[in-house]
Amino acid sequence: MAKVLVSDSIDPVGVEILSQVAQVDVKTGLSAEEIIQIIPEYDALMLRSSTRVTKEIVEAGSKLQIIGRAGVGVDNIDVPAATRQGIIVVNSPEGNTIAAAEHALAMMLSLSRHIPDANQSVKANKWERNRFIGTEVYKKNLGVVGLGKIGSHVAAVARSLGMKILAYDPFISKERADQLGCTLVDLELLFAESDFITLHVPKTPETQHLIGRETLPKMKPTVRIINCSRGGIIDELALIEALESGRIAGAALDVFEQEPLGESRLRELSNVILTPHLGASTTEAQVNVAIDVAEQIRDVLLGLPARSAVNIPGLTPDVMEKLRPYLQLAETMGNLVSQLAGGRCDSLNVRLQGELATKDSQPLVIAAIKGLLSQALRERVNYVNAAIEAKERGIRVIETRDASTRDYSGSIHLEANGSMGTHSVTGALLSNGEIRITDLDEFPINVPPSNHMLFTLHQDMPGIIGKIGALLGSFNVNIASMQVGRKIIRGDAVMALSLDDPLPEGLLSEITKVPGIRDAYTVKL
Ligand SMILES: NC(=O)C1=CN([C@@H]2O[C@H](COP(=O)(O)OP(=O)(O)OC[C@H]3O[C@@H](n4cnc5c(N)ncnc54)[C@H](O)[C@@H]3O)[C@@H](O)[C@H]2O)C=CC1
Ligand SMILES: O=C(O)C(=O)COP(=O)(O)O
Repeated sequence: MAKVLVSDSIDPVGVEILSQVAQVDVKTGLSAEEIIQIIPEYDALMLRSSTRVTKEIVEAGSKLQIIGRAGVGVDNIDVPAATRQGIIVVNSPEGNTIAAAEHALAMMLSLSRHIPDANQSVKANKWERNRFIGTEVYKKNLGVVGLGKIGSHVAAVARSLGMKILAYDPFISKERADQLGCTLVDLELLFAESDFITLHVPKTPETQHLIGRETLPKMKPTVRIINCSRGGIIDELALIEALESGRIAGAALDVFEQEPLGESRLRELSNVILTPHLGASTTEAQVNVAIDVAEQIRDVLLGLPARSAVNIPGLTPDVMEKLRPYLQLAETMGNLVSQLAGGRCDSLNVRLQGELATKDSQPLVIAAIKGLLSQALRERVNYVNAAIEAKERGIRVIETRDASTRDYSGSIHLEANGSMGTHSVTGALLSNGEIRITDLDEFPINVPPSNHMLFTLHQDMPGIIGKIGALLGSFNVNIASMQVGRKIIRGDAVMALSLDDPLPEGLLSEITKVPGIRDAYTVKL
């Protein structure tokens, strides 16, 4: 039975789902060393933001198939290391959107009306009505940095509070911002004009210290900053100095450069509100993310695709359903063309033809690469690491799409250049789903792939087919099917044979000695 390690606290419903297919061990609060020690036993790892999945953990996880983040941000996981190891990383892109957005809004209103301090004051038996004069958010400018799922929900609610929304997001179109009732601006203008600034970007090298020593002086002295995205997007030391000097009016922080927050001057500042990374901590969000991620782990352990993988291209169940037979075709052809080209390929051209010439069919390119590398890497290559392995081996992959249809509604053409020159194959599916190789080195043929195959390039002339048949017969090799393709009579031709038995040692060189045979290749699929 598969084993899953759950290393952060998740809603019990997640454990229930995982238990359908695996032994589940919930062990929270482990150190990196402790995880490294036990991770070799596990097929899957499920976590939230407290566990840091380092390269060392990933590399120790020799059986790991999937790492599931019960939340959005995967910045605590070394995703490139997981990709290289062929481990799928999944998250729950929408499960906690509302929770995080509502937390940011709660932080904004708490800041503007001093709710936490006023609460403490009353509980300390005081009645300080003049100390807690607030500001209204109505008609104020809210700068939203990152207009994705959380940012847009914050914007929608803030608009209904009567706020004007300035948004900065270089990956969002003006049309989308208009739809959301936001004015798309550059960061300079957002900093200069906002009364409140709320951050909703992922942690990336570009967003690191987006707010810091250089940007804080560009803001209004009355600005209040809310960070419910990630620690490190704000330079904490620069923020503390700006708050201490009164350069800005306040800040509300849910996330920190170091978590849990250690010793920090932030705790002493009266114009700061702090929460311990609670953005996703609602009952509803925790149920959502636990179900979403546990289901994906369960599916992957059952050999099914994951719907929200962050390191494989769009293999959602509906795309998978449509492409499934073609994935097998692309992989078989990749394997075939790599053997024809003699391994050590430096380029692979993938042409998706007819109904496959769409954006959705990107996984077919990955499948072709996986097939191409399967001789060299065997089961080590999978849909997750195929592209990166090809890149690291210096294989140039060129994709083209041609929507015109030929004899089949959809077909795949591969051309590889390797140590035995450039070779190409085209393949398609019959209406019953059977694979056919329809073209070999531009010669039309029609053969099903089989475990053992023999291909020849020869001169089209009487008797040659008989000679090859007799030679195979004399070595007790049974022919399952055979096809000859030629362009002109008595010109060059190809022969493709599916064999029931492997070609015995020495037979290939006998075949190449037959007069008229220019070249012969065996292929094992
Ligand atoms: N405090 C908490 O508990 C939670 C924190 N989060 C954090 O919130 C972040 C945002 O979450 P979602 O809205 O769901 O993600 P999302 O992917 O829907 O939105 C992120 C937006 O940021 C934009 N973006 C990326 N790089 C940018 C840059 N350099 N400058 C400006 N915009 C940029 C993207 O175009 C995208 O629109 C997550 O990455 C996560 O780190 C998410 C959930 C809970
Ligand atoms: O989903 C996210 O990105 C979060 O930051 C939530 O973190 P958590 O799962 O509550 O530790």
